[in-house]
Amino acid sequence: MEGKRKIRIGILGFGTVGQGVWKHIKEDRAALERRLGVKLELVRAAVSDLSKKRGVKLAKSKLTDDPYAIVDDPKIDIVCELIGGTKLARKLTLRALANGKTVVTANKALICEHGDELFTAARKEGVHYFFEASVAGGIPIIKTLREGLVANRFPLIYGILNGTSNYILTRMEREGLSFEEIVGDARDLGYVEADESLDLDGWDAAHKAVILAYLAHGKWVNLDEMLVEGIRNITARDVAYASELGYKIKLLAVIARNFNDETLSVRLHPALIKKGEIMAQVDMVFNGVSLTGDVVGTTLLVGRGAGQDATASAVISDIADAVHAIQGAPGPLISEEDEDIYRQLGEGLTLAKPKSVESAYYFRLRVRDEKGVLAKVTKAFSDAGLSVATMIQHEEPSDGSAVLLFTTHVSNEAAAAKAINKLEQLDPVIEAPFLLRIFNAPEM
Ligand SMILES: NC(=O)C1=CN([C@@H]2O[C@H](COP(=O)(O)OP(=O)(O)OC[C@H]3O[C@@H](n4cnc5c(N)ncnc54)[C@H](O)[C@@H]3O)[C@@H](O)[C@H]2O)C=CC1
Ligand SMILES: N[C@@H](CC=O)C(=O)O
Ligand code: NA
Repeated sequence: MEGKRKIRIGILGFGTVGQGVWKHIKEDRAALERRLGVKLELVRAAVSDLSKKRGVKLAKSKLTDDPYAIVDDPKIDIVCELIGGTKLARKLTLRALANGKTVVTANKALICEHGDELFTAARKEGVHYFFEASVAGGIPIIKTLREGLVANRFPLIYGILNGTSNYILTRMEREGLSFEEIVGDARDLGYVEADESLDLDGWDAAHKAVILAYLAHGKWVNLDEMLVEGIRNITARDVAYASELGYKIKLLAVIARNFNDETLSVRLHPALIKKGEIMAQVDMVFNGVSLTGDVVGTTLLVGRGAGQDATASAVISDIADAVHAIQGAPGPLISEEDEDIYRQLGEGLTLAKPKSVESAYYFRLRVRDEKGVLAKVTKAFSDAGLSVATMIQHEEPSDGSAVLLFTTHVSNEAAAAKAINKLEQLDPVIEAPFLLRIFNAPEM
């Protein structure tokens, strides 16, 4: 290693991911240095509380509670932003880029909200901004999309992009528990965001869908133009009912482009998916992304979507790319700085209105088990323009009510909303009607 260049790394935020990156670079340093042809120095990590006990032991001199001591340190080459959030993280990232540093991040919320500004800043400063860990944790999805599948245009990308939700849904299915009973375990395993609503209400996976949509289609989609629903309202009984109908419930991101009318639909919601589909077998903290390209056909990637080690793997892969870039190698084949390429991908593309999005549906209703109720309910469906495919009734002898489960043929969001509106006005319906979409995966 004599005479090899030294690359100095600073870490902002020393929580689950920050400590994982530190630990694995320390443990695997010799192999990494051999592969990259440089020496790696972990300079320091910025923390918010110097006195806090941590799983990873390091000298006091390696910690600072001033993150600017890292982004302004002229000796540091690579800054890993692992603080999370969008305010301070944005400021520190802009400052690090302005100081000529290469920045690596796992922060999907930041890229979703400020990606355009941050990519422009990296372009202006002539440096790179890497973000592999921001989508699907340890799965190399960003590299796959930008490099491995560069020959393709993508009519459909869909998948499971939130480890926490998938872990919860899997345990609900296997153990019949509610999400409240499981979320604490997900937190202990390091999967859950500091703000858990990002995971439970779908926003985290929506951030990731927005990033994939940009990389595949060159268009930044605003969250308020998207259908975003999390797993909070799903009960263990819905999971069991879905199973009875031959489905599993998964929180799915769907990015669909129609190349005929040039519309793009980006949405995030729980969906019933046939048990036999490979995506339905993606359980626990695993994520899965299915990419249908016009040249390659369908490619499916599965791997750990959250947790310390899987996420550290993605961050270290970006650090490796950053080392190459610092040494003068060109960046990714299509990098975040290639503004023209992304602009061209998105030219003439408009967003599909959420109401026009098509799907089949699952409805759960609780009704008073009385004469004529079925006729009223089926009339409400047909008045809304929905055609019923299957119906199952579960009696509740304790209170004389019944749970009715319906699946419908393919319709659209406008009709489904109309049906909910009509159903909740029916006198025998005694609980807010509940709907889930059914996702029919295309043949591979
Ligand atoms: N945990 C996971 O499985 C994954 C996390 N991510 C992302 O990685 C980032 C970090 O996540 P985690 O490590 O899980 O979060 P975390 O909450 O465990 O760690 C963040 C750390 O940053 C520290 N911090 C906050 N403000 C600070 C400041 N002003 N100065 C210094 N330190 C400060 C916090 O004290 C905390 O220790 C987030 O953007 C998250 O979305 C991405 C993929 C997976
Ligand atoms: N909270 C996120 C962490 C990884 O992005 C998740 O559960 O997927
Ligand atoms: Na990834």
